[in-house]
Amino acid sequence: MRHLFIINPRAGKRDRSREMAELARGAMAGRGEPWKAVCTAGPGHATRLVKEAAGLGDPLRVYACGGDGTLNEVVNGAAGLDHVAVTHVPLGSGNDFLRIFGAEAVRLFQPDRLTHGPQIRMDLIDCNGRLSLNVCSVGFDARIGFGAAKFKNLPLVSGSMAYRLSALETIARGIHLPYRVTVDGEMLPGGRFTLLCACNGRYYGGGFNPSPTARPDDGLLDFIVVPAVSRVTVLALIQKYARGKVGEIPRVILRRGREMRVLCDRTTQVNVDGELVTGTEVSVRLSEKKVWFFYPPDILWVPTGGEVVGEHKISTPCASL
Ligand SMILES: Nc1ncnc2c1ncn2[C@@H]1O[C@H](COP(=O)(O)OP(=O)(O)OP(=O)(O)O)[C@@H](O)[C@H]1O
Repeated sequence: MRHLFIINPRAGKRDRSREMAELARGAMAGRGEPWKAVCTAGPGHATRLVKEAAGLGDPLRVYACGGDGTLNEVVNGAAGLDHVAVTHVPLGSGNDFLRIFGAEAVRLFQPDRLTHGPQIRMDLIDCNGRLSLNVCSVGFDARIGFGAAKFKNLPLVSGSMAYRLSALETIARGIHLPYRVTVDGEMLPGGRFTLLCACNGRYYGGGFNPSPTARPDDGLLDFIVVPAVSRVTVLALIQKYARGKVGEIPRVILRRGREMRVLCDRTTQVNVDGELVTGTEVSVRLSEKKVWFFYPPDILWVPTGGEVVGEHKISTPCASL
C-alpha cells in the first residue's frame, strides 16, 4: 500500500508543514511501504495530487493534513474510488468534520496510529457538482462563514471567535432572504428563510452543531430549514444551533432525505465544507459516490452525539486493501 501525505502550509494560524513532514517520516519509518509528503501550492492542488496518485491503480491511503478545506479537496479527488482511502490530520482552524469523533478526534493527529487503521465507507453530498463530506449550507450561516475569513488571521482571534465576530456583522446587515425550497419534491412553506442546511457530519463553522444525530454512513442526509426570524430572536437561535438544540427552534423544519433544491432570486453563496459555491439554483443531494475514510484503531464512535447512550467501535475492513 502507498501513502500520500498532502500538507496545506496555509491551514491554521501558522505553517506546520515541516513538523507534519517529520511526523509522516516517523509514522512510515521501518514499514517498507512507499510514501510521499507533498505541500499544496494553492486551491485545488490537493484534488489534482490525489487524482494523479490514484491513477496508478494500486491501494493508496491519503492523509489530508490541513483543515476542512484540505479534507474537502482530498475527498473530491478520492470519491468513488475503491482503491483509495482518506483521513484527516487536523492542522486547520476549525477541523469540524473530526468533531464527530468527540474527544477521540485528537488521536487523528497521530499518523503512526493511522497507517493501518480500519476504514468506513462514508456518504457524500453533491452540491451543484462539488462534493462535500460534512455540511452544505445556504443563507445566514454561509454568509457568516465566508465573512469569518477576514477575522481568522487577526492576532488573538481563535477559529470560533472569528465566526462569532462575523455573526455580529451579518446580523447587522440582514438575516433572511427569499428562497423557494423543496426537500425530496415537497415544497416547504414560507417564502423567506434564515438558513438551509444539509448535514452528512454533525459540526461546522468552528463547532456549531446543527445536527447532533447525523451519521455520515447511513445513506441519508439531515436537512435543517430555519424560517425567517427577527434580529431579536436570532441570538437565541444561534445559541440553540451552536449547541445541538436545533429541534427547540420555533417552526424549524427537520427532514431526513436525499435532495434539497433551492431557488434564489439572486446569486447565492453556498458553503460546501467551508468552500464557496455560488448559484441561483442550488441542488444539494446525496451523491452516488462514496469515500473510504480511515481512522485510528479502537477509536470510539458515539452515534448519539453528546449523550453517550451506546458506544460502539466502528471497524469495517475494506476488502480491496
Ligand atoms: N499553498 C497554498 N496557498 C494558499 N492557499 C492554499 C494553499 N494550499 C491550499 N490552500 C487553500 O487553503 C484553504 C484553507 O485551507 P483549510 O480549510 O484546510 O484550512 P483552515 O481554513 O485553516 O481550516 P478549517 O477549514 O478547518 O477552519 C483551502 O481553501 C485551500 O484550497
